[in-house]
Amino acid sequence: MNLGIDEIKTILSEHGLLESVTLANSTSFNEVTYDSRNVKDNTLFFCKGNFKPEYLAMAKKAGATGYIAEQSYSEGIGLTQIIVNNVQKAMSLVGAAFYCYPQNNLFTIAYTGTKGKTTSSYFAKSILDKHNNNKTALISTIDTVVGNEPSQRFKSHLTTPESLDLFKYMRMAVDNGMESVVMEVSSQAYKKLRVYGLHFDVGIFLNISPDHIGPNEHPNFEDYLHCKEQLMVNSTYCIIDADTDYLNDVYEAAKATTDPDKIYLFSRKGANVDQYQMDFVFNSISDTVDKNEIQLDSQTDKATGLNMDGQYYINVVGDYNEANAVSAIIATAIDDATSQDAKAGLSEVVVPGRMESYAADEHGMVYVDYAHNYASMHALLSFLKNNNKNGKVIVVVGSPGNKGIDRREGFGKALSENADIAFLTTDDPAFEDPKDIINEIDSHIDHKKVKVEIELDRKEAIKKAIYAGDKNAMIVVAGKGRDPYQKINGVDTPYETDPVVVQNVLKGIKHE
Ligand SMILES: CC(=O)N[C@H]1[C@@H](OP(=O)(O)OP(=O)(O)OC[C@H]2O[C@@H](n3ccc(=O)[nH]c3=O)[C@H](O)[C@@H]2O)O[C@H](CO)[C@@H](O)[C@@H]1O[C@H](C)C(=O)N[C@@H](C)C(=O)N[C@H](CCC(=O)O)C(=O)O
Ligand SMILES: Nc1ncnc2c1ncn2[C@@H]1O[C@H](COP(=O)(O)OP(=O)(O)OP(=O)(O)O)[C@@H](O)[C@H]1O
Repeated sequence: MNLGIDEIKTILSEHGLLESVTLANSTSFNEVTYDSRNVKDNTLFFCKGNFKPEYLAMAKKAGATGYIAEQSYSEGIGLTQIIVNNVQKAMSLVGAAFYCYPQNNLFTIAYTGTKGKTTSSYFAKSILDKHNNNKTALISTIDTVVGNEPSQRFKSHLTTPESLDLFKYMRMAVDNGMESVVMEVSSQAYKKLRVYGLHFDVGIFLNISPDHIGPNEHPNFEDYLHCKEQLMVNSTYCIIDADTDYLNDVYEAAKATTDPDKIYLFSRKGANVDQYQMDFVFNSISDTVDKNEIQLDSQTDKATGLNMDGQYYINVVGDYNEANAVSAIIATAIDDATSQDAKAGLSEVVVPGRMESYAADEHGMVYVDYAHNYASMHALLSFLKNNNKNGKVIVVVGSPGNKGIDRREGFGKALSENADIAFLTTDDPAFEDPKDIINEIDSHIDHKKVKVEIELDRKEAIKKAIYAGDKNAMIVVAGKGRDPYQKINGVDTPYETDPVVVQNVLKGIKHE
């Protein structure tokens, strides 16, 4: 890969970003990075975020020959200097050019929503893999998949990567023969301009509820909604779950840049969405803890044209996963997947850490799930309670420190609505005392409805919760899915993962 200064100047000028250029020896670059620790010979270095000038000195020493920044630095003397008025925008545009616009060789499907992005992305990949013979890349909170070799699948650091990483992964995907990519676009990705200038083939809006509002994320709900809506503005086809709050705003955002013929609305049958014509409606054939199956019916000519009507068995239970599945069926149909592909993909899909179930025999069923705010916890617990009115709902839950503070009240509310016993424990306490977090959750629980036990050690809490269950119990281990660590005082402290802890407890029970 190589990018010359003339092309960089043209791109930045065209977008009104270029302030000045001071040329030094290097007029074309073999690498781009925003991290001095990754600099190689002849690298173009971006100074962004909580940047410190010593990083530029380190970059120069390691072989950087140029830098892009919003101001000049004495540490950069001797390097080609490109000054811009917005380095995040510049990074995304230059990154796309450096990696030769890989998005043009991929069918791009992008998800946003407060809940269901990861699950739906796995659903869509599973369907497309049937359609294109495993040529679907994935950029998700859990894993990034850029090919089919083991080394081409790795853990993700962010839900949506920095723009330079994103274009690099897309390039790798194209070079590895991938034909489509399914990715999650967080509201932070728009806020931090990680997808600036990127246009998606299909953008899907699942839902929105208050979350990610705080000093390090969004200043208020309006900003959160605005950022999420940007996916609708930047997609050729838009798919909207019409059961979302703020449907009107979301639809208007989609319509601002998309012909209504390319906007698909869907909802559960009977949902209160009267003012809009649905393109698809679905209803549950079965939504028990053992079986999840839906019927999907088109309502408009454009929907009928996709040929996706029929029954679909979904391998992941939870009634909220029905809407996730429908979104994936429509999105992949636009990429020419057939209803056979969708039936096969959805019947086999597994999503790590989402509704993983383990039979604990005389102690009931254990579910490990990533639910970690009011909306997801409410959806999960009400689904379980409705399915087994006689069984006790026992929940192991904590809440992270230094972020998502309103989740604590949300958990208290969701537990009061549907739980019988709560084991309050440690999540990712960050720099807070986990006991304080627990006390805050506890203060929002209605103790007349829920019996509360406090156990700071997460593994112990899981064990106690399982032992507290009888054969009809539904034990939920919430909030961390398959996270392999707990963030404690700034350190990612290794943790076996909730599924492993559960399985170890169950092994212990069998050997008793
Ligand atoms: C607020 C935000 O977007 N922060 C992200 C941002 O931070 P930053 O640009 O300030 O980077 P930094 O790590 O402080 O370092 C400053 C710069 O110095 C560089 N550096 C640093 C050290 C060094 O030795 N040399 C060097 O050059 C760094 O590479 C960086 O370019 O860029 C970093 C990577 O370049 C990200 O790790 C970081 O994400 C933070 C940690 C984060 O976790 N953000 C969360 C809120 C987030 O984005 N979450 C959403 C999901 C939300 C949802 O669930 O919906 C996501 O998309 O993941
Ligand atoms: N459509 C939905 N509506 C409400 N809750 C959902 C929905 N889909 C999934 N959930 C719940 O939310 C949890 C997280 O799901 P998922 O990881 O798919 O969402 P996400 O949008 O990627 O979340 P995050 O941004 O927090 O990583 C699930 O474990 C489940 O409990």
